[in-house]
Amino acid sequence: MPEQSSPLELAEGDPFGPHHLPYGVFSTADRPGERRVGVRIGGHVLDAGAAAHALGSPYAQLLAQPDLMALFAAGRTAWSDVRRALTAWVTVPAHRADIEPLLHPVDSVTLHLPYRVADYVDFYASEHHATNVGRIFRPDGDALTPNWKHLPIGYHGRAGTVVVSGTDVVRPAGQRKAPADPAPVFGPSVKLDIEAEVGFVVGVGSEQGRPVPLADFRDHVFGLSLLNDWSARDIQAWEYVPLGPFLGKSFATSVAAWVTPLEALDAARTAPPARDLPLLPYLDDADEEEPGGFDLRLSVAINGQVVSEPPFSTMYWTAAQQLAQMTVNGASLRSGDLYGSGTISGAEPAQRGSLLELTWNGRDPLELPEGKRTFLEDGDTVTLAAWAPGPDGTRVGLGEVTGRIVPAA
Ligand SMILES: O=C(O)/C=C/C(=O)CC(=O)CC(=O)O
Ligand SMILES: [Ca+2]
Ligand SMILES: [Mg+2]
Repeated sequence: MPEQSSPLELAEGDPFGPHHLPYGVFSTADRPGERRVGVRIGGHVLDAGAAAHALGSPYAQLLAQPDLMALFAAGRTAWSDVRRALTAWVTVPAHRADIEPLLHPVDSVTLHLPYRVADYVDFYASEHHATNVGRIFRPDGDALTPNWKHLPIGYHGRAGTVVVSGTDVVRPAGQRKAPADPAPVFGPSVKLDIEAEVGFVVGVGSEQGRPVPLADFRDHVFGLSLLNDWSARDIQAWEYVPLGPFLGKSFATSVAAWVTPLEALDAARTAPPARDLPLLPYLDDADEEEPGGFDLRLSVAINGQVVSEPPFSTMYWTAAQQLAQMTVNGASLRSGDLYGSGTISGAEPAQRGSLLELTWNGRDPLELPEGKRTFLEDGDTVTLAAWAPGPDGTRVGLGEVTGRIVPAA
């Protein structure tokens, strides 16, 4: 009889190999009400709490949980220790007999939002995106606002409407008024869009009154996942003056089910673009030990057709600068805070991270197999994917974030 191959023997180049080990929360059909912490390895999810128990690990307390909050709060040293233990559990042959029964095929489980989103903030950190949007929304002014290269611009979003990948998105309704219209009208958005982003998740909070310096980024941020900041451009364009995005973006934000720990992305760290203007000391990262950028290569697909490939390495502002900005006034962080990078657009047209830019506000429709697209139609499914260089020539494949548009309520 041929030997049964182990689910732990992965094909070379598997983006979910032992160099990655992202965290999520899952349930199984036989115990549907029971949420458990899972770690993705290849095409399987390891029940991490059960594995810790089976192996008599001191981390059972952190992992036998319904979400990632306990692990988040445990802090950076624990994050490294747990990761080291997990690496051993999925690679040391002596553990196989204990581990294999605790693996579930990823397609057989339900994945849940893996943490309680505390606050949600979204930034505006791509120079190419901000320039394009400025040209479209404010054709008579400068594309970039005077503050843009002095501070990472952001706004507070709605934490309670962050949903896990795979959740349907109901088309929002609201007011819209084009400049030439005599009066606003109410109805389902006719300019429903995506924004390809990366979301950073805070593990350890901070004390109110104490800003978090650039160098403390890794003490607070646990990891990242892909994020789609769904945006209704018609609602947004009418409502946003002078306080910024509100109902045009608060109806849903989708995040991937898998959180990639920062440590899995050490080989992807890269310098951000050269800074054009001197920065105030709290944002000046010229002398930071670690480069602030991440070499993540995204793709945006509509109904399976790739329409764009945004490069995260082109982001002007880094996640560490955004964290410093968010706290420089003394605002505190909490476990589970989520902040979006801002839409990722590269210099090339085929690298733009929104339909607003890809179609230039509907002027230049995309040609899809099912017909022309300006903005999203009911039934469309959008999927963001990404990979990054890992250690020793490997690839880290971020968990996808996907969502389907369903008709307005
Ligand atoms: O410049 C504007 O008026 C609007 C900008 C956006 O819609 C972008 C936004 O949400 C921030 C981002 O994702 O970069
Ligand atoms: Ca956004
Ligand atoms: Mg949103």
